Amino acid sequence: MKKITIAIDGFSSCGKSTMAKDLAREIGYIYIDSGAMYRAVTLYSMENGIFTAEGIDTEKLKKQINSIRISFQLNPETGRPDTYLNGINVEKKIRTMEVSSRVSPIAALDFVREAMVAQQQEMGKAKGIVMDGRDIGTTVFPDAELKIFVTASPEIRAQRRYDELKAKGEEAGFDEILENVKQRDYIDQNREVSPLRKADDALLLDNSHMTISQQKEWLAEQFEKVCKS
Ligand SMILES: Nc1ncnc2c1ncn2[C@@H]1O[C@H](COP(=O)(O)OP(=O)(O)OP(=O)(O)O)[C@@H](O)[C@H]1O
Ligand SMILES: Nc1ccn([C@@H]2O[C@H](COP(=O)(O)O)[C@@H](O)[C@H]2O)c(=O)n1
Repeated sequence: MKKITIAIDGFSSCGKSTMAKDLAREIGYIYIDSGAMYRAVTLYSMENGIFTAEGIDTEKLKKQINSIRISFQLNPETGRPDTYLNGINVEKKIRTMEVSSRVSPIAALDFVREAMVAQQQEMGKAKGIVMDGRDIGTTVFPDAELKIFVTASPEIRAQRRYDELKAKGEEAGFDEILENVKQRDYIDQNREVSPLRKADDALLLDNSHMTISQQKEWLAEQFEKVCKS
């Protein structure tokens, strides 16, 4: 069967990667979490003195951006890809609240987006890919055959993230998470370059009251429809 490109965009913590990973595994496609790439650049910036008392040292980051290597490798224990930054597994480190609270300003920088989008387009050039993020259907793969835009209320999204962090034994308050979710949505929707928005030809999914298996089933149906058309 001919392989297609699947773009899943939407607000933070609404379940994009959960849906995307499951679908990719079932249909034998590559899965790329584009948010992990922006998180990895943020971690790099935190570890290399790019966040200063005056703010982000953009000139320093600009000089170094092309030497930041991000890759993914399947973790046999979880069955899911882990993120590597310059050869080091940073999957755990990039999911902390510290990174979450700093990632959106880094992702708003034009040269950072340019570098990440180029890498993402390279990863998807043979099709057979499911990529999730904020600008996949609008900028990275505007010709994707299947585009989904996911949303859910901020409170529900914050609760999902809170439950996830708690299960991992990480301490973060619900209010702090809710504030972070709202702040990232605001920055992502209002930045100049590739702001978060639904592509005109994307299907809208509000999964506020759906279970993980219901949304998985819904996505599989959309995939089947596109493949049959
Ligand atoms: N329909 C659902 N009902 C309940 N929990 C869900 C649902 N979908 C996803 N989750 C849970 O919500 C949390 C966030 O999901 P996920 O990481 O897939 O979101 P995301 O949109 O990719 O987030 P981000 O953009 O911030 O990376 C996870 O713990 C996931 O298990
Ligand atoms: N295509 C994308 C993906 C992500 N971002 C930014 O990265 C942040 C973290 O992404 P998560 O998917 O892990 O939440 C997100 O808040 C965006 O600021 C992006 O700009 N474009």
